[in-house]
Amino acid sequence: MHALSAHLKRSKGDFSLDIEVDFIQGITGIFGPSGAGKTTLMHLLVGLEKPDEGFLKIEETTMVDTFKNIYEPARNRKVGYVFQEGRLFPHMNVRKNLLFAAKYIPKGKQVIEFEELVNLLELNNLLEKRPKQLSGGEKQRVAIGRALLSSPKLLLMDEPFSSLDVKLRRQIIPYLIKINRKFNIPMLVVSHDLPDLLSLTRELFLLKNGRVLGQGNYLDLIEQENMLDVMRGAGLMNVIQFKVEAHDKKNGLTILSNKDASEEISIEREMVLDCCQIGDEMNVSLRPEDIALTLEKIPNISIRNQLPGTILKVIQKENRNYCLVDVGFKLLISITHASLLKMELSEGKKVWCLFKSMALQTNT
Ligand SMILES: Nc1ncnc2c1ncn2[C@@H]1O[C@H](COP(=O)(O)OP(=O)(O)OP(=O)(O)O)[C@@H](O)[C@H]1O
Repeated sequence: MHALSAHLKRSKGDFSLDIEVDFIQGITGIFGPSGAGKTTLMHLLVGLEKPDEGFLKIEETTMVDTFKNIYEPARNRKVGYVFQEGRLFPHMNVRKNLLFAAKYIPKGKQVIEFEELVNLLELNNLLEKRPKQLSGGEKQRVAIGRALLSSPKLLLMDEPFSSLDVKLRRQIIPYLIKINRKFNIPMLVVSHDLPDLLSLTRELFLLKNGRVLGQGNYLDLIEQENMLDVMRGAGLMNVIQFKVEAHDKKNGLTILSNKDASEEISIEREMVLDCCQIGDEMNVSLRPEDIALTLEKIPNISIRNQLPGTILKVIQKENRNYCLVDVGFKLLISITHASLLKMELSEGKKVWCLFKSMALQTNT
């Protein structure tokens, strides 16, 4: 069953949006430059703006069809929406804000328990406070909690991490993944921050000028130059899922594995000390600039991680060049034009990808 299927058109001044969206489940990121139409799309889906033309179905129920004169208002759509700026009711305390949407859900139909949510989002000490007494990040956590407590069929989030600090992002991102898996609530998440978005999902819609430029897995999208251009300004990043295999206490390392990679990867233990036990899955970021390419494995070097791979694609962009290398999973590597020429790098060539343990950042 499709969580969402829509084809919507809307013009505002010089801007026109014409977007087809279709997705079944999971978490999908919406990424695009400022003015691409991300917020407009969210507003059309949730019912805050009306399309000039088009249709919208949520779980096969038609919510909008301009040809049949159907227009269900926001309250009938069962779409949870987390606004960019939170938008809590100022006259209610946090507890009442959280429970506001939940009170319309019949007893026993509540998907997420109040107590569980409050604990996970660390809202215990905030329950009696009014929104004006909260920081931006606290407001956003309450807004996420409130949207989830309305037991939505679909959850939309517009820049949900923009005012959260790194610690809270690391806490909330795995929680959203857990909610998505446990309760099967499909999520559409708008974010300017590509590494954050990629920690949550690798499935993206790329928007530009009110149109869908591409849809699919991040690593497939960056192979296409026009899409790489859109994403480049936001900080390209490798986000890789690993399993914690062992803690090598003697050497202060944690050993990670990726089921598709040929080699195990070691990571400095200090960085993962609190969050990971053996068997845990974790997302790790690695900047394309922090990976070096060589033509042979190098013994006696302090760089601990050396993965053999094959160049899938060489992408040349003005003064920046990238190689996409298959090491079992795909790695994007930034390289100078001089090295590209000197090493005669081209598609199909065998290389080694080198990166220090310290270059790996744990996201979740
Ligand atoms: N009321 C309006 N009248 C005319 N144009 C508008 C109106 N509201 C928005 N726009 C234009 O519509 C376009 C899309 O805006 P939208 O807010 O959807 O973009 P966005 O991708 O969410 O941008 P950002 O990342 O900056 O939030 C922009 O070019 C904006 O200037």
